[in-house]
Amino acid sequence: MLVAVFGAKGRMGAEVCRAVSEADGLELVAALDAGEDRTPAASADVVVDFTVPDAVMENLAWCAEHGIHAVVGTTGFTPERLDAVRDLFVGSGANVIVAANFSIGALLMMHWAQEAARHYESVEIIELHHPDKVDAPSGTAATTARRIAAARADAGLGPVPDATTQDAGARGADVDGIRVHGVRLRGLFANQQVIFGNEGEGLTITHNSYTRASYMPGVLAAVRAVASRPGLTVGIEGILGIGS
Ligand SMILES: NC(=O)C1=CN([C@@H]2O[C@H](COP(=O)(O)OP(=O)(O)OC[C@H]3O[C@@H](n4cnc5c(N)ncnc54)[C@H](O)[C@@H]3O)[C@@H](O)[C@H]2O)C=CC1
Ligand SMILES: O=C(O)C1=N[C@H](C(=O)O)C[C@H](O)C1
Repeated sequence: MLVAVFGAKGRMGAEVCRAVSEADGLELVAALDAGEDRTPAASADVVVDFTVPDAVMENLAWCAEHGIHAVVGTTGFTPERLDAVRDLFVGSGANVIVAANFSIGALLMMHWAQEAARHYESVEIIELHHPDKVDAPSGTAATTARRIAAARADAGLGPVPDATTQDAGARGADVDGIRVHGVRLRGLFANQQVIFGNEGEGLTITHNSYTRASYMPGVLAAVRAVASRPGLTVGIEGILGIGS
Protein backbone atom coordinates (compact mmCIF):
# COMPACT_ATOMS: atom_id res chain seq x y z
CA MET A 1 0.00 0.00 0.00
CA LEU A 2 1.46 3.35 -1.07
CA VAL A 3 1.16 6.14 1.51
CA ALA A 4 1.68 9.91 1.30
CA VAL A 5 1.89 12.16 4.36
CA PHE A 6 0.69 15.78 4.39
CA GLY A 7 2.22 17.85 7.20
CA ALA A 8 5.37 15.73 7.02
CA LYS A 9 7.62 18.32 8.66
CA GLY A 10 5.31 18.72 11.64
CA ARG A 11 5.49 16.96 15.01
CA MET A 12 2.91 14.31 14.12
CA GLY A 13 3.66 14.12 10.39
CA ALA A 14 7.33 13.31 11.01
CA GLU A 15 6.35 10.53 13.42
CA VAL A 16 3.87 9.13 10.88
CA CYS A 17 6.55 9.15 8.14
CA ARG A 18 8.80 7.13 10.45
CA ALA A 19 6.03 4.67 11.38
CA VAL A 20 4.93 4.15 7.76
CA SER A 21 8.54 3.63 6.60
CA GLU A 22 9.02 0.91 9.23
CA ALA A 23 5.61 -0.80 8.77
CA ASP A 24 5.22 -4.09 6.91
CA GLY A 25 3.31 -3.74 3.66
CA LEU A 26 3.35 0.10 3.59
CA GLU A 27 5.58 2.29 1.45
CA LEU A 28 6.05 6.03 1.95
CA VAL A 29 5.86 7.60 -1.53
CA ALA A 30 5.54 11.29 -0.60
CA ALA A 31 6.27 13.37 2.50
CA LEU A 32 4.88 16.84 1.84
CA ASP A 33 4.51 20.01 3.85
CA ALA A 34 2.99 23.47 3.34
CA GLY A 35 3.48 25.03 -0.08
CA GLU A 36 4.88 21.89 -1.70
CA ASP A 37 3.63 20.47 -5.01
CA ARG A 38 1.22 17.61 -4.29
CA THR A 39 2.03 15.74 -7.55
CA PRO A 40 4.28 13.13 -5.85
CA ALA A 41 1.28 12.14 -3.72
CA ALA A 42 -0.87 11.37 -6.78
CA SER A 43 0.42 7.79 -6.93
CA ALA A 44 -0.55 7.07 -3.30
CA ASP A 45 -3.36 4.74 -2.25
CA VAL A 46 -3.78 6.65 1.03
CA VAL A 47 -2.93 10.17 2.18
CA VAL A 48 -2.41 10.72 5.92
CA ASP A 49 -3.10 14.34 6.91
CA PHE A 50 -1.70 15.86 10.11
CA THR A 51 -1.66 19.54 9.15
CA VAL A 52 -3.64 22.48 10.55
CA PRO A 53 -7.39 23.14 10.73
CA ASP A 54 -7.06 25.95 8.14
CA ALA A 55 -5.40 23.70 5.52
CA VAL A 56 -7.04 20.32 5.91
CA MET A 57 -10.22 20.92 3.89
CA GLU A 58 -8.27 21.96 0.77
CA ASN A 59 -6.03 18.90 1.16
CA LEU A 60 -9.10 16.67 1.40
CA ALA A 61 -10.67 18.26 -1.67
CA TRP A 62 -7.47 17.35 -3.56
CA CYS A 63 -7.63 13.74 -2.27
CA ALA A 64 -11.28 13.40 -3.31
CA GLU A 65 -10.56 14.89 -6.76
CA HIS A 66 -7.76 12.36 -7.25
CA GLY A 67 -9.74 9.39 -5.84
CA ILE A 68 -7.19 8.84 -3.04
CA HIS A 69 -8.28 7.53 0.37
CA ALA A 70 -7.55 9.83 3.31
CA VAL A 71 -6.79 9.24 6.98
CA VAL A 72 -7.11 12.51 8.89
CA GLY A 73 -5.74 13.29 12.34
CA THR A 74 -5.90 17.06 11.97
CA THR A 75 -8.36 18.55 14.47
CA GLY A 76 -10.87 21.40 14.31
CA PHE A 77 -13.75 19.31 12.86
CA THR A 78 -17.23 20.49 13.82
CA PRO A 79 -20.30 18.42 12.83
CA GLU A 80 -20.80 20.87 9.92
CA ARG A 81 -17.22 20.35 8.72
CA LEU A 82 -17.70 16.59 8.87
CA ASP A 83 -20.81 16.95 6.69
CA ALA A 84 -18.73 18.91 4.19
CA VAL A 85 -16.07 16.16 4.18
CA ARG A 86 -18.76 13.51 3.58
CA ASP A 87 -20.06 15.53 0.61
CA LEU A 88 -16.55 15.98 -0.81
CA PHE A 89 -16.00 12.22 -1.04
CA VAL A 90 -19.39 11.26 -2.50
CA GLY A 91 -18.78 9.79 -5.95
CA SER A 92 -14.99 10.15 -5.61
CA GLY A 93 -14.31 6.41 -5.40
CA ALA A 94 -12.28 7.12 -2.27
CA ASN A 95 -12.99 6.86 1.46
CA VAL A 96 -12.01 9.05 4.39
CA ILE A 97 -11.42 8.43 8.09
CA VAL A 98 -11.36 11.43 10.45
CA ALA A 99 -10.29 10.80 14.05
CA ALA A 100 -9.60 13.41 16.71
CA ASN A 101 -7.48 10.87 18.54
CA PHE A 102 -5.74 7.65 17.42
CA SER A 103 -4.44 6.46 20.82
CA ILE A 104 -6.06 3.45 22.43
CA GLY A 105 -6.23 5.07 25.87
CA ALA A 106 -7.98 8.18 24.58
CA LEU A 107 -10.54 6.05 22.74
CA LEU A 108 -11.24 4.08 25.92
CA MET A 109 -11.41 7.29 27.95
CA MET A 110 -14.05 8.70 25.57
CA HIS A 111 -15.95 5.40 25.54
CA TRP A 112 -16.07 5.14 29.33
CA ALA A 113 -16.91 8.84 29.68
CA GLN A 114 -19.89 8.33 27.38
CA GLU A 115 -20.94 5.30 29.46
CA ALA A 116 -20.64 7.24 32.74
CA ALA A 117 -22.38 10.34 31.41
CA ARG A 118 -25.96 9.21 32.04
CA HIS A 119 -25.22 8.40 35.69
CA TYR A 120 -23.95 11.85 36.79
CA GLU A 121 -25.60 15.20 37.30
CA SER A 122 -22.38 17.17 36.79
CA VAL A 123 -19.53 16.80 34.32
CA GLU A 124 -16.69 19.02 33.11
CA ILE A 125 -13.63 18.37 30.93
CA ILE A 126 -10.09 19.62 31.45
CA GLU A 127 -7.67 19.19 28.55
CA LEU A 128 -3.99 19.94 29.08
CA HIS A 129 -1.56 20.31 26.16
CA HIS A 130 1.80 21.67 25.05
CA PRO A 131 1.75 25.42 24.37
CA ASP A 132 2.51 25.02 20.62
CA LYS A 133 -0.98 23.66 19.96
CA VAL A 134 -3.03 26.05 17.77
CA ASP A 135 -6.60 24.90 18.48
CA ALA A 136 -8.59 25.05 21.70
CA PRO A 137 -10.48 23.19 22.90
CA SER A 138 -8.62 20.12 21.66
CA GLY A 139 -10.35 17.92 19.11
CA THR A 140 -10.46 15.13 21.65
CA ALA A 141 -12.11 17.33 24.29
CA ALA A 142 -14.68 18.67 21.82
CA THR A 143 -15.48 15.12 20.66
CA THR A 144 -15.76 13.88 24.25
CA ALA A 145 -18.06 16.77 25.15
CA ARG A 146 -20.36 16.12 22.18
CA ARG A 147 -20.56 12.41 23.02
CA ILE A 148 -21.30 13.14 26.68
CA ALA A 149 -23.97 15.68 25.69
CA ALA A 150 -25.60 13.12 23.38
CA ALA A 151 -25.56 10.47 26.11
CA ARG A 152 -27.10 12.89 28.61
CA ALA A 153 -29.83 13.81 26.13
CA ASP A 154 -30.57 10.11 25.46
CA ALA A 155 -30.87 9.56 29.22
CA GLY A 156 -33.23 12.52 29.59
CA LEU A 157 -30.82 14.49 31.78
CA GLY A 158 -31.24 18.26 31.86
CA PRO A 159 -28.51 20.88 31.79
CA VAL A 160 -25.45 20.50 34.03
CA PRO A 161 -26.21 22.52 37.19
CA ASP A 162 -24.37 25.85 37.31
CA ALA A 163 -25.46 28.93 39.27
CA THR A 164 -22.86 31.21 37.67
CA THR A 165 -24.27 34.61 36.77
CA GLN A 166 -21.03 36.60 36.71
CA ASP A 167 -18.40 35.05 34.45
CA ALA A 168 -15.17 36.70 33.38
CA GLY A 169 -14.37 33.68 31.20
CA ALA A 170 -13.38 31.31 33.98
CA ARG A 171 -16.10 28.77 33.18
CA GLY A 172 -14.38 27.64 29.97
CA ALA A 173 -15.84 26.87 26.55
CA ASP A 174 -19.38 25.56 26.18
CA VAL A 175 -19.50 22.55 23.82
CA ASP A 176 -23.09 21.35 23.50
CA GLY A 177 -23.69 22.42 27.13
CA ILE A 178 -20.54 20.76 28.50
CA ARG A 179 -17.84 23.02 29.95
CA VAL A 180 -14.33 22.43 28.57
CA HIS A 181 -11.24 24.00 30.13
CA GLY A 182 -7.97 24.20 28.19
CA VAL A 183 -4.53 24.41 29.82
CA ARG A 184 -1.40 25.14 27.72
CA LEU A 185 1.81 24.40 29.62
CA ARG A 186 5.46 23.95 28.62
CA GLY A 187 6.55 20.45 29.58
CA LEU A 188 3.16 18.86 28.92
CA PHE A 189 2.22 16.92 25.81
CA ALA A 190 -1.44 15.76 25.79
CA ASN A 191 -3.68 14.93 28.75
CA GLN A 192 -7.40 14.97 29.45
CA GLN A 193 -9.53 14.60 32.55
CA VAL A 194 -13.29 14.05 32.49
CA ILE A 195 -14.67 14.90 35.93
CA PHE A 196 -18.10 13.60 36.95
CA GLY A 197 -19.97 14.55 40.12
CA ASN A 198 -23.09 13.55 42.02
CA GLU A 199 -24.17 14.49 45.52
CA GLY A 200 -21.54 12.92 47.80
CA GLU A 201 -19.30 11.26 45.17
CA GLY A 202 -17.23 11.81 42.07
CA LEU A 203 -15.50 9.97 39.26
CA THR A 204 -12.50 11.20 37.27
CA ILE A 205 -11.37 9.50 34.05
CA THR A 206 -7.85 10.59 33.08
CA HIS A 207 -5.87 9.87 29.95
CA ASN A 208 -2.20 10.78 29.44
CA SER A 209 -0.31 10.63 26.14
CA TYR A 210 3.42 10.78 26.95
CA THR A 211 4.80 10.63 23.39
CA ARG A 212 3.50 10.79 19.82
CA ALA A 213 4.37 7.12 19.40
CA SER A 214 1.11 6.43 21.27
CA TYR A 215 -0.88 7.36 18.14
CA MET A 216 1.01 5.23 15.62
CA PRO A 217 -0.72 1.83 16.05
CA GLY A 218 -4.08 3.57 15.52
CA VAL A 219 -2.85 5.56 12.51
CA LEU A 220 -1.44 2.42 10.86
CA ALA A 221 -4.65 0.48 11.58
CA ALA A 222 -6.67 3.27 9.93
CA VAL A 223 -4.35 3.33 6.89
CA ARG A 224 -4.83 -0.41 6.45
CA ALA A 225 -8.62 -0.21 6.97
CA VAL A 226 -9.64 2.88 5.01
CA ALA A 227 -10.06 1.17 1.62
CA SER A 228 -12.70 -1.14 3.10
CA ARG A 229 -14.71 1.56 4.94
CA PRO A 230 -17.03 3.27 2.43
CA GLY A 231 -17.57 7.03 2.65
CA LEU A 232 -16.77 8.96 5.82
CA THR A 233 -15.82 7.15 9.04
CA VAL A 234 -15.54 9.30 12.16
CA GLY A 235 -13.24 7.82 14.80
CA ILE A 236 -11.42 4.49 14.73
CA GLU A 237 -13.41 2.75 17.48
CA GLY A 238 -15.05 0.45 14.91
CA ILE A 239 -11.65 -0.50 13.47
CA LEU A 240 -10.19 -1.35 16.89
CA GLY A 241 -13.35 -3.03 18.20
CA ILE A 242 -14.03 -0.52 20.97
CA GLY A 243 -17.65 -0.27 22.05
CA SER A 244 -18.79 -3.24 19.95
N1 LIG B 1 -5.78 12.65 15.82
C1 LIG B 1 -4.77 12.50 16.66
O1 LIG B 1 -4.58 11.42 17.29
C2 LIG B 1 -3.82 13.64 16.86
C3 LIG B 1 -4.08 14.81 16.23
N2 LIG B 1 -3.21 15.85 16.32
C4 LIG B 1 -3.54 17.00 15.51
O2 LIG B 1 -2.71 16.96 14.34
C5 LIG B 1 -2.51 18.28 13.86
C6 LIG B 1 -1.02 18.51 13.69
O3 LIG B 1 -0.40 18.55 14.95
P1 LIG B 1 1.17 18.78 15.07
O4 LIG B 1 1.91 17.80 14.23
O5 LIG B 1 1.47 18.88 16.51
O6 LIG B 1 1.30 20.24 14.41
P2 LIG B 1 2.58 20.88 13.69
O7 LIG B 1 2.33 22.36 13.67
O8 LIG B 1 3.84 20.37 14.29
O9 LIG B 1 2.50 20.31 12.20
C7 LIG B 1 1.62 20.74 11.21
C8 LIG B 1 2.40 20.70 9.91
O10 LIG B 1 1.48 20.89 8.83
C9 LIG B 1 2.12 21.72 7.88
N3 LIG B 1 1.14 22.28 6.96
C10 LIG B 1 0.39 23.41 7.11
N4 LIG B 1 -0.38 23.57 6.01
C11 LIG B 1 -0.12 22.53 5.18
C12 LIG B 1 -0.62 22.14 3.91
N5 LIG B 1 -1.54 22.87 3.25
N6 LIG B 1 -0.14 21.00 3.34
C13 LIG B 1 0.79 20.25 3.96
N7 LIG B 1 1.31 20.58 5.18
C14 LIG B 1 0.84 21.70 5.77
C15 LIG B 1 2.90 22.74 8.72
O11 LIG B 1 3.90 23.39 7.98
C16 LIG B 1 3.45 21.82 9.80
O12 LIG B 1 4.71 21.28 9.43
C17 LIG B 1 -3.20 19.20 14.86
O13 LIG B 1 -4.50 19.52 14.38
C18 LIG B 1 -3.30 18.35 16.11
O14 LIG B 1 -4.34 18.72 16.95
C19 LIG B 1 -2.08 15.77 17.07
C20 LIG B 1 -1.79 14.62 17.76
C21 LIG B 1 -2.63 13.46 17.70
O1 LIG C 1 -2.22 18.98 19.13
C1 LIG C 1 -1.95 17.95 19.80
O2 LIG C 1 -0.83 17.73 20.29
C2 LIG C 1 -3.02 16.95 19.99
N1 LIG C 1 -4.13 17.10 19.30
C3 LIG C 1 -5.24 16.23 19.32
C4 LIG C 1 -6.46 16.95 19.86
O3 LIG C 1 -6.63 18.15 19.59
O4 LIG C 1 -7.29 16.30 20.51
C5 LIG C 1 -4.95 14.92 19.98
C6 LIG C 1 -4.07 15.03 21.21
O5 LIG C 1 -4.80 15.64 22.19
C7 LIG C 1 -2.78 15.79 20.85
